[in-house]
Amino acid sequence: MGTSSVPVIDLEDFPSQSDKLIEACEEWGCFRVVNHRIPAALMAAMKAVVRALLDLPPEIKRRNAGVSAGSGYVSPTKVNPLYEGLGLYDIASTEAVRSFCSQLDASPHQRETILKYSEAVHELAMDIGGKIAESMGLSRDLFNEWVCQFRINKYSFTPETVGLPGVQIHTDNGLLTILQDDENVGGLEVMDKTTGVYVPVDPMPGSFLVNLGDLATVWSNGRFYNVKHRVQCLEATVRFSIALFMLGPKQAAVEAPPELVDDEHPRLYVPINSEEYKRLRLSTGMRAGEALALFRSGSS
Ligand SMILES: O=C(O)CCC(=O)C(=O)O
Ligand SMILES: [Fe+2]
Repeated sequence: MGTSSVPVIDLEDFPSQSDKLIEACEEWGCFRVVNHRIPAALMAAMKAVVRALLDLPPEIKRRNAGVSAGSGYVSPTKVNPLYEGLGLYDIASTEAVRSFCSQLDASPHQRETILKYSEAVHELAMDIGGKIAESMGLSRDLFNEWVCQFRINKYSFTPETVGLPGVQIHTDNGLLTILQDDENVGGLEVMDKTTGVYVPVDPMPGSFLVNLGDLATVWSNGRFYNVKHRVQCLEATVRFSIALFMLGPKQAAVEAPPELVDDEHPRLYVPINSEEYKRLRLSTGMRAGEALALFRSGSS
């Protein structure tokens, strides 16, 4: 197996890379992006802020209350004892970002970094969503109003935990996830669609990883692959990652646009409300795409 061959998409080379992008969505359910215009200095500054926030005492981290399922502080649990995360529901809301900063007593410098980064990564999400839509022959602003949740993750790996899972096998529930994975510490693995084998996604400093979630399969009428992935502890080092989850439209349900449905490609899924879908996954424990089967068209 060795090094993974997750496709790399150059965001400055469009529309030339449109076919490569769609093929990555269909065959891998994930890809790396380069030339994304987020400065390396901002990525590094954000990483330092993430480390500082997740190193805060538990009683402060607990002030990061969630407004929707799983959007606030997640402490280590029996199932995932090595993992914890902080987050906020709507990264496009400056007010939500400011309140996140206040909950955690962020310094003026940390606030500035978080505000800049959240703006930049939201813009990147819109750019990537737009490029996917355009590459399918659709309008590039289809996803403009979609809610993006933000989460920062810490994995407290020790010598005793090498070989154990940091996060169990799952798919992401939304349309797509943009991940600044740890540039030094590996451990993320994605399932190869054809072999079912988990392949390491080696760090690639300066890039972001994009994963497609369950609602990408729904939106694309079954064309896109909701990639299963996990994080393994490979070494006794703390690992950090920063994620934006593009969840779904604020009000409307997620469904395949009419252009992706015809006689040869009948509609595979009924419209799905993304918040309900997320809650269903959490309450049933169906975290690896199994819940999609409940929404097949024609089944009841
Ligand atoms: O930390 C990572 O690299 C991946 C995290 C992840 O898969 C998730 O938060 O859904
Ligand atoms: Fe994930």
